[in-house]
Amino acid sequence: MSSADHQLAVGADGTPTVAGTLFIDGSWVRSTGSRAVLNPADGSRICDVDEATDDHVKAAVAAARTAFDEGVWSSAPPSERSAVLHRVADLLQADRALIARIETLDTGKTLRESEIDVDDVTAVFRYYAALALGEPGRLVDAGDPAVVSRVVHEPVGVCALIGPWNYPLLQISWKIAPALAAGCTAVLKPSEVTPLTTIVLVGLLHEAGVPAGVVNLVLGSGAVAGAGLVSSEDVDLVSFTGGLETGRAIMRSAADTVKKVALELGGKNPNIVFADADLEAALDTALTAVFLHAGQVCSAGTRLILQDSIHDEFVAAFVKRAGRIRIGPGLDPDSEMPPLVSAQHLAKVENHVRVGLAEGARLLTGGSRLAENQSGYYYRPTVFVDCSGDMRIVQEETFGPIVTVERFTTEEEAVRLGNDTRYGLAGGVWTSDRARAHRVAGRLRHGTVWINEFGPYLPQAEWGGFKLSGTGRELGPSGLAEYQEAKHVYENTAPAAQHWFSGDAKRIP
Ligand SMILES: NC(=O)c1ccc[n+]([C@@H]2O[C@H](COP(=O)([O-])OP(=O)(O)OC[C@H]3O[C@@H](n4cnc5c(N)ncnc54)[C@H](O)[C@@H]3O)[C@@H](O)[C@H]2O)c1
Ligand SMILES: C[N+](C)(C)CC=O
Repeated sequence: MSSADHQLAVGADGTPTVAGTLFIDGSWVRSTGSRAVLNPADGSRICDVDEATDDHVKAAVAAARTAFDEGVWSSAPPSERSAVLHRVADLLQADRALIARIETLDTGKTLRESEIDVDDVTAVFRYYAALALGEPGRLVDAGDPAVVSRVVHEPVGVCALIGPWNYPLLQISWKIAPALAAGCTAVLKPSEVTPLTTIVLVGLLHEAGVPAGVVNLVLGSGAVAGAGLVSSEDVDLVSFTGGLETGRAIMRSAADTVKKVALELGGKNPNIVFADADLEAALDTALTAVFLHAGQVCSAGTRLILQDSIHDEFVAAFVKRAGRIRIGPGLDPDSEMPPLVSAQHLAKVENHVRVGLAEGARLLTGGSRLAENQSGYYYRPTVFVDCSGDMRIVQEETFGPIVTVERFTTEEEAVRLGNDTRYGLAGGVWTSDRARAHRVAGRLRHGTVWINEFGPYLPQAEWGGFKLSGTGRELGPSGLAEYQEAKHVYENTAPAAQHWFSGDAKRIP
């Protein structure tokens, strides 16, 4: 790696070695407690990382609070903050191969996906490096020539940034890059299941010149490390990516201290295919939409919604190709679909498939582990047909390689099915009729709608959910605004007594 400060290095045999892994007030800190990090490809132990106690959480928040209150980062010139973010992007690219390898060891995802994540994150740091240069504020016409009225944006303060296990580096970067651009300080809390690339990232931030106390890292369970951040009076904002139930608990807890809360939660995303679409492209993309990263993607196209006239032919081809997907370890270049992240998650997916069968959905392929005596957590691409909106398998997020197929006749019906979910994260519509594509896109209640595509996201375009998929937005200008407070500065350049309370008052207009 490019810095001796990094706490994580990969030895000649490819195994990461770890020193102290909590980062508080500019120093790596050890804990007496630790947690084993497992490789989803074979269940083996990769390494142990430190587990934060309540005291570590308090110390990390205190460091972030002091750094913010002393202005060590927020009062640095915007050009300096921008340069640091560009340096982070440079360091990410310098260590691209190693970081991608660590992400794959930790999450199981294919190396190609991990490399794409590092590139995305690099672009996000560069995007916010540009936005960090800031704007002078907005002048407001107060209707009085003596008044100078200006709205400026200031950093929110201390941010708790809590991430999930499926895109650990990417999701935490979508938070810390704009938080730093805005001038905030932060405590990072990655998932206890996949903490490794966040440790690396914190090392890079330090190396790039982020001052002590500005970025802190705690590791451990949601119950201790996560909940301690959310309830802290010294934290001004929580940005969370993860499951719906955790998001609800965070919102409830944050209410006590009236923090700002941003939630990026789950999805149950429709992928609607009309008969006039480019069916080869639609089919190929529908496979990626749901089976990429074994379906462990918030925006996975898990609900395939097909027009009647193409249903049977499309399903037959889809099933054939799903059955041919090569399942294997993420580090194997031949693997197209990786394992699930953990034994616990595999059990959850298996249970959901049992629910689908009990509800009467018809299983056409998959529905089982790759092998009964497997050491990793592999599950076959699984296709259910004869599905309807009253089934749990259609409504609840499985977060695995499971697709349900529904059918429609009219455009009206397609829109109704596309919106028949408590979630509202993402959806796709396939048709060669552009007018129809935009009509349907306009009516879908989802934060992202893809037309003749499924999956892309861009640093400069907002990402987030309607309905139970969350509150707030990441990426784009709104992703920066999450970490800012608007302040109105009203200056009277010709002050004069108003005598509001005097008998001979000159009244305020
Ligand atoms: N909308 C998006 O952009 C997006 C992106 C990725 C993942 N997700 C969602 O994330 C979920 C999968 O991630 P997961 O299983 O890691 O989610 P999770 O809710 O189990 O955990 C997420 C994080 O929250 C922490 N946590 C748990 N309980 C907590 C508490 N009481 N207080 C504070 N923190 C707590 C965990 O330790 C972890 O760091 C899926 O639902 C997926 O759709 C959404
Ligand atoms: C936001 N995204 C699509 C990168 C990851 C969702 O799990």
